[in-house]
Amino acid sequence: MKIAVIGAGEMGGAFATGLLKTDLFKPEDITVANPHEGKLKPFAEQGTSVTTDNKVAAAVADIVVLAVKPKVVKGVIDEIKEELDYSKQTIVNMAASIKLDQLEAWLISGGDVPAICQAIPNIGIAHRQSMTFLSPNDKAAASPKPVLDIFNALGKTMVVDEDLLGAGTAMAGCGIAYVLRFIRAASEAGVELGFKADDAKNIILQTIKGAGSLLAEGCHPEAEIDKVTTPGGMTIKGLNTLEANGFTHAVIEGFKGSLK
Ligand SMILES: NC(=O)C1=CN([C@@H]2O[C@H](COP(=O)(O)OP(=O)(O)OC[C@H]3O[C@@H](n4cnc5c(N)ncnc54)[C@H](OP(=O)(O)O)[C@@H]3O)[C@@H](O)[C@H]2O)C=CC1
Ligand SMILES: O=C(O)[C@@H]1CCC=N1
Repeated sequence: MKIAVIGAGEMGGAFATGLLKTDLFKPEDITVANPHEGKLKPFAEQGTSVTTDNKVAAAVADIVVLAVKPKVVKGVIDEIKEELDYSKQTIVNMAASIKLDQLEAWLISGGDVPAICQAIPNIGIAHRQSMTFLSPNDKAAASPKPVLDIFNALGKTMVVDEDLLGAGTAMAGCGIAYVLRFIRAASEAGVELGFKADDAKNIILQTIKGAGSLLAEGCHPEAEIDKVTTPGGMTIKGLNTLEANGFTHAVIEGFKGSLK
């Protein structure tokens, strides 16, 4: 099995980096394509095939992953379409906000469309810790295993109706940035409270790991919060100060804001 990643930017690069950490593909069976060679160098150094020619990348792969900006997707499809073999190739689109109908309309050839799967990961994919949402078209849904195997090896995967893909993008694709902003803000608080910046970040990171491990065991967040809030103690004062400053409202509006 061979895979091509078209676009070696933040997401395509993170995806290729994650792939190289799995045993699903030999490095030489991964082709990374990008117009500027500088972004290809680190992948070439790890033994992947690299090219500045999208057609070369698309022609050799069983799975062709589009990791370019949404406005570039049509141009890339126009460029590679002639090279594709719809009887055996699957197209994976990572560009947010582009519908399956639109992709099928751009890709249709002689009345035939390929297997297409929408895939919205987050940048945790570089460390095989993505939360990825998948929405296949009918043809891809008929044989989903190859795409599922890839994303399951790169974190957790949820197959959703396309209607929910935008919400999934907000929750995890964008959400990882919101979590990182929380960590940054909490670290700044730690500095004000007297810790060095790096120590403050590591304290919060370990605290988040602890919270995550409680939830992974099936605990409910609010039940765990109740265990921390000593009556008349420090935690409830901090929580109430957060809420007086609009914490829950800001979080909810922030996640919803991605879709505005
Ligand atoms: N960043 C993220 O966390 C996520 C991004 N996505 C989606 O992934 C897609 C890419 O985003 P992101 O990686 O952040 O963007 P970047 O701008 O970082 O990456 C886009 C890459 O595409 C390359 N490129 C531009 N034109 C072409 C072309 N004609 N053929 C091949 N490659 C080309 C660019 O090359 P160069 O810069 O060298 O010109 C660049 O390396 C977007 O559509 C986004 O919606 C989805 C989920 C999460
Ligand atoms: O900001 C964006 O539009 C992309 C999609 C999800 C994460 N980054």
